[in-house]
Amino acid sequence: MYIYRADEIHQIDQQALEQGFSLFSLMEIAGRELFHKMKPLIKKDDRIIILSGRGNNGGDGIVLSRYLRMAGYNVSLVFPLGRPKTETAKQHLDYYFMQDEKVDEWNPNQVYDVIIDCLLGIGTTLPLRENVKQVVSWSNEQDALRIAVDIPTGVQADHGHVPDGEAFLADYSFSLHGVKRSTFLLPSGTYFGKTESVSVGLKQGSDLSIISKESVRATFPNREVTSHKGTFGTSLIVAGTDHMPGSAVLAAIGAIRSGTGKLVMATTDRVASVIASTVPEATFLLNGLERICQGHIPEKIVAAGIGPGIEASESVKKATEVLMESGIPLVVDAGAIQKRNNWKAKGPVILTPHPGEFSRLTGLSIEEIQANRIELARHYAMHHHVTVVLKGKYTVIAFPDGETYINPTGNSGLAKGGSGDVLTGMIVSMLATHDNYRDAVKNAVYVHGLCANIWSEKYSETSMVASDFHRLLPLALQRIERNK
Ligand SMILES: NC(=O)C1=CN([C@@H]2O[C@H](COP(=O)(O)OP(=O)(O)OC[C@H]3O[C@@H](n4cnc5c(N)ncnc54)[C@H](OP(=O)(O)O)[C@@H]3O)[C@@H](O)[C@H]2O)[C@@H](O)CC1
Ligand SMILES: Nc1ncnc2c1ncn2[C@@H]1O[C@H](COP(=O)(O)OP(=O)(O)O)[C@@H](O)[C@H]1O
Ligand SMILES: [K+]
Repeated sequence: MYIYRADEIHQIDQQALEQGFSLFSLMEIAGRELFHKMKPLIKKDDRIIILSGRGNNGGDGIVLSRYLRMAGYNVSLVFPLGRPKTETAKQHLDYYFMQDEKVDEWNPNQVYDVIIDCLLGIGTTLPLRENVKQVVSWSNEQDALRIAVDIPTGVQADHGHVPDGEAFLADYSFSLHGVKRSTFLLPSGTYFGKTESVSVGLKQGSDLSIISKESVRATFPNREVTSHKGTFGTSLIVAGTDHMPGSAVLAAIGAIRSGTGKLVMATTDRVASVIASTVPEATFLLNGLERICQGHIPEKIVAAGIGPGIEASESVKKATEVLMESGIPLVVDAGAIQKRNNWKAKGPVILTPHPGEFSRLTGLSIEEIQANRIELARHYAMHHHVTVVLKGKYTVIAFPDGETYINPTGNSGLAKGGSGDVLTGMIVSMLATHDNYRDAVKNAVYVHGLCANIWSEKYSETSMVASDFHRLLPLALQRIERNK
């Protein structure tokens, strides 16, 4: 599924117009499709209000009102900001009257069961004017089902910023042509409720999309009957210090359960003995960090990771450089994520910052990052020729050429120390088993979140811990591989 910017939608509309498709027809299709999408959510005797603005978002509301009224729903169409200004919305209002439909006066003292927000769409500039703010805050105070058309009023299409938190708090949003970026940004994303896209019959395509289960299935490697441990490569992970052995254990769990043929953990003696008790399949490069700094990389390594459970230091920086020089695809996480002028490497470098670490890398505040994380991750990836996995709800994966994906899986069960360590292990392991590093990164992030979704089918998200991945990964991977 594609994700759009406002300017892409304008271009698509313009192109349709040039090819003979009128805006009047597009708005007609939009209103009719919205009607079909909303039907399962509303009842004939619900008191429904459609709040229509003066632009084309308001125009969608006019068409929607006509379809609902024709089908016998109890609908009031109101224009709390004044009558339509755009040509297309005006034409639809004329047509509406020709069908003998009526509009109502805006009266905030009336009570409604369903409020449909067609005040502002992708033409929004922020902050909201006072008259809009009043209608939005009235809407949010009502005990009613709230449905937004295209985007909730008070958020913009491309940015996550919501000045003073004043936006329509939707239970459902129906986005025309496709979902917009702000659905996946913060705090805007918290105003959308359950979001679905509504096709208006125009061609789809964008450089930003959501990872789909089908694409993960299609790119997941087959395990041939004749395969042996060498087929699936040897992975190396530099992780763990005596006071943070758990991170290394969790990275090892993520790696060993994600398909790598062999796993070498570069760590300390003490951490090695802790890992061995949970992941007996692992082998070790003892005094790992020091040995890698000296250029000692074990033979046959096809994928590597560095960072879980180690703190930033000169030797971590040095070891990261040695690995970048080796040409082996490298995941750089946690303590190894340090600000640097360049990430020049002979192979792919995948950085996996959470917003705090990305803030350290870029000097931007976490708030700024969350409101614009898609564009910022993409910019960093393109500028530094690296892959950025910017973690959190709706993890962003940006590749060096600008191709960008949003991950739809995962839940708050992952909001626990250690789940990022597991992810690092999983990415390294999948780099070892996949031919294409991009597929490996996307698939690992998707499956990581899927594990949390599977957990929450039976158990509370509160109780999930990172070591549960040991038993969740077999279930998640079965769902991916089942149809192979
Ligand atoms: N292909 C598709 O997807 C299709 C999309 N379609 C629909 O078109 C919508 C885009 O329509 P649009 O361009 O007319 O803009 P829209 O969002 O209605 O806003 C403009 C109005 O808002 C006002 N306004 C702005 N900011 C404000 C503020 N802070 N505070 C107060 N007022 C503010 C602005 O006022 P002005 O500044 O001009 O005085 C103007 O009146 C899109 O979201 C979708 O619903 C379909 O109809 C067809 C197919
Ligand atoms: N609310 C959430 N929804 C989806 N994924 C989440 C959520 N909270 C955390 N995650 C995921 O959990 C992982 C946490 O990683 P990180 O913050 O590095 O943890 P740690 O360093 O403690 O291992 C990331 O993959 C992140 O995307
Ligand atoms: K709206």
